[in-house]
Amino acid sequence: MVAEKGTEPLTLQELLELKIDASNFMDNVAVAKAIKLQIGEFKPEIGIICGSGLTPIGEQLEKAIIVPYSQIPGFPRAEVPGHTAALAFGELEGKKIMCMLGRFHPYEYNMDLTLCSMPVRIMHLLGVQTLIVSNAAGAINRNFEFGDLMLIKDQIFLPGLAGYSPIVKLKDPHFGNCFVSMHSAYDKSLRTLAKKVAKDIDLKLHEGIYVMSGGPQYESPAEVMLYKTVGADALGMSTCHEVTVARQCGIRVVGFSLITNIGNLDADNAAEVTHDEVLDVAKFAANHATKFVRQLVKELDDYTVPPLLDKKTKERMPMYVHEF
Ligand SMILES: O=P(O)(O)O[C@H]1O[C@H](CO)[C@@H](O)[C@H]1O
Ligand code: HPA
Repeated sequence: MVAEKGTEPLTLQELLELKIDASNFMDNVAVAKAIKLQIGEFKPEIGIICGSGLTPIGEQLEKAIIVPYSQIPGFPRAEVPGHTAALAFGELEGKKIMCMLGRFHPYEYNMDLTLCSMPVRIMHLLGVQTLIVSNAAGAINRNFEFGDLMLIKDQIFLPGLAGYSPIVKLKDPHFGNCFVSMHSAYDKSLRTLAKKVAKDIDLKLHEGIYVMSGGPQYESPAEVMLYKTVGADALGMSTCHEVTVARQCGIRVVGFSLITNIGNLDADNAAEVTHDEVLDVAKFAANHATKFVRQLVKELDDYTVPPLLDKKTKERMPMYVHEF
């Protein structure tokens, strides 16, 4: 638990020395505070999470302030190739953006989903109202081809179904209701807008269901068949925990998958997927993903997240929380 020394706010150096517990609300506030010390008055309204190989989406921000994860207390380093360990704050089409240039996959951090979804809570504390989430994924749907984009309509959160939820340890009401509704998790009006934007820029955009497995091993053909049978269209090892937390905070979400490989359904076929292949396809397709996100950001309407806490509860909170 973070303590302020008397009435003096902690310095960035002091904040960096804290041992952060991602399931503690005040520790999340301390993390947000450390970021604020580095971005000044910048107040992001839209959050973007870049999937594997998709950091070019964040690299187009103007007047960017880069905050490396090494300068954020409690943030791990995001070491999977194709991810950069930094947050980028800047403008895109006149909107204020906070972009994760590298995400935390549960398989990297001992399936600690609370830790892996902390950046979304920090987005919330810093004022993000809308989240655009992206990932690289394997196709299950046979109509999908390498480099296609799939708008996410709904998700199957396999670790979540198995008891690995990012909100299981969180008892503090400041995080929001733990019984989060996952109906319309991927906002219908934003999906309608995304489809319109794709049409306007002449981009092929499928719509379908994303399934998250724990990884890091890729799926066997029988497992791909299992996912197909339950109605999934694309598969990966991320996103669902982030979206669950975004919904808990009241952030509205739009998400898409970049199809980097075709899931193998045939055990007699030796076609294998590698992370290098995933990155190669992401590299050649990042251009149209970037264009799509830019246009989507341009056309996003204003949105206000409903307050998690009523005014009275907020008044009882420590002074330095009020700015969040
Ligand atoms: O979901 P993103 O971060 O795009 O990464 C995807 O790419 C990796 C596998 O190649 C996995 O981590 C999978 O989830
Ligand atoms: N499976 C899991 N995750 C992935 C894949 C896949 O085929 N492709 C990109 N990320």
